[in-house]
Amino acid sequence: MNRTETMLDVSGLGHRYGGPSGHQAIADLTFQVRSGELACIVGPSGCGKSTLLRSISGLIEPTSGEVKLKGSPVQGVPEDLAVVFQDYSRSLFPWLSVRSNVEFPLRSRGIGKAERRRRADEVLEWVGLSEAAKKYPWQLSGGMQQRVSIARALACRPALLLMDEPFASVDAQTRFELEDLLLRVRKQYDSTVLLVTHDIDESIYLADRVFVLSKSPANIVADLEVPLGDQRDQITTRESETFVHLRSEVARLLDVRTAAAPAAASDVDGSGGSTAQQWAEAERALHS
Ligand SMILES: Nc1ncnc2c1ncn2[C@@H]1O[C@H](COP(=O)(O)OP(=O)(O)OP(=O)(O)O)[C@@H](O)[C@H]1O
Repeated sequence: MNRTETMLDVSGLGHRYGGPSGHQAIADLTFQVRSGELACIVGPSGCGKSTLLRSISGLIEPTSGEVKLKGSPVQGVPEDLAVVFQDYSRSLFPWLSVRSNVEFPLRSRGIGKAERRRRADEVLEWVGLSEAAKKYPWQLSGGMQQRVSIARALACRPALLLMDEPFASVDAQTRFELEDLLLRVRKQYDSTVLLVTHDIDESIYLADRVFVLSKSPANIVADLEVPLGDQRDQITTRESETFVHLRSEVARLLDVRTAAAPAAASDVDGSGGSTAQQWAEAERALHS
């Protein structure tokens, strides 16, 4: 894969719900994601993150601007794009086995039975669910169900994998496991991933690049490279100087742009004030 190639090109993207006098959810968003890159989008609640992903995936038509995938304009849902949503319980079919759930989108892509089975078994092995292939989603834990959703998306070998708060509905321990799983499988499949999250730490832990959004109507207030390398682990990476520095930087950006916190207001020397205080304010703004 050519890592300098642009996989996703978002240019001047805007979306207004409900016609010309309706609600402007996102405005004039411009950014690119390169092939093989894992980019995270972090922004305050209600700023338009899901609207952005829906526009990129062709589920809704933007009211301004353009999205290109591999150089071609997105019109309708592209075949080589897959989406993983937060709510795994609503995205898996309860009447189909785990393996059939994974095979399901491959049918509509005209892939034959033997290849469907081969791909399903391969991705289920990668997400550690070979033993659960014949079970039904409702027989699995939440974390396991989300692994099935990830496996189903990967089985399509998408040019771009979009993930909308994929780990927000599982407990903290499972979240860490799923984050590490994502890092492993994206390396295995050399996937290009755009992931939306509320969680500043998660965005830095996972990403090659973090886009920080403003409050609604969202636009990009920062595009940060994450120089943490390929070998990351939940303890030492999160303790590293680079990680801690980036976390403060993102928190500060969200604080200044969204929370109008006292620390930011008195930040006359540009030092950012108390990091702990800003961190808390930014977290509050994100989850409010
Ligand atoms: N179908 C819709 N019709 C009208 N307004 C909508 C619709 N969907 C979302 N909105 C509004 O657009 C804005 C952005 O919503 P969106 O769901 O994209 O934000 P978000 O950043 O993903 O939110 P959250 O962080 O809470 O998941 C919000 O003000 C929301 O109320």
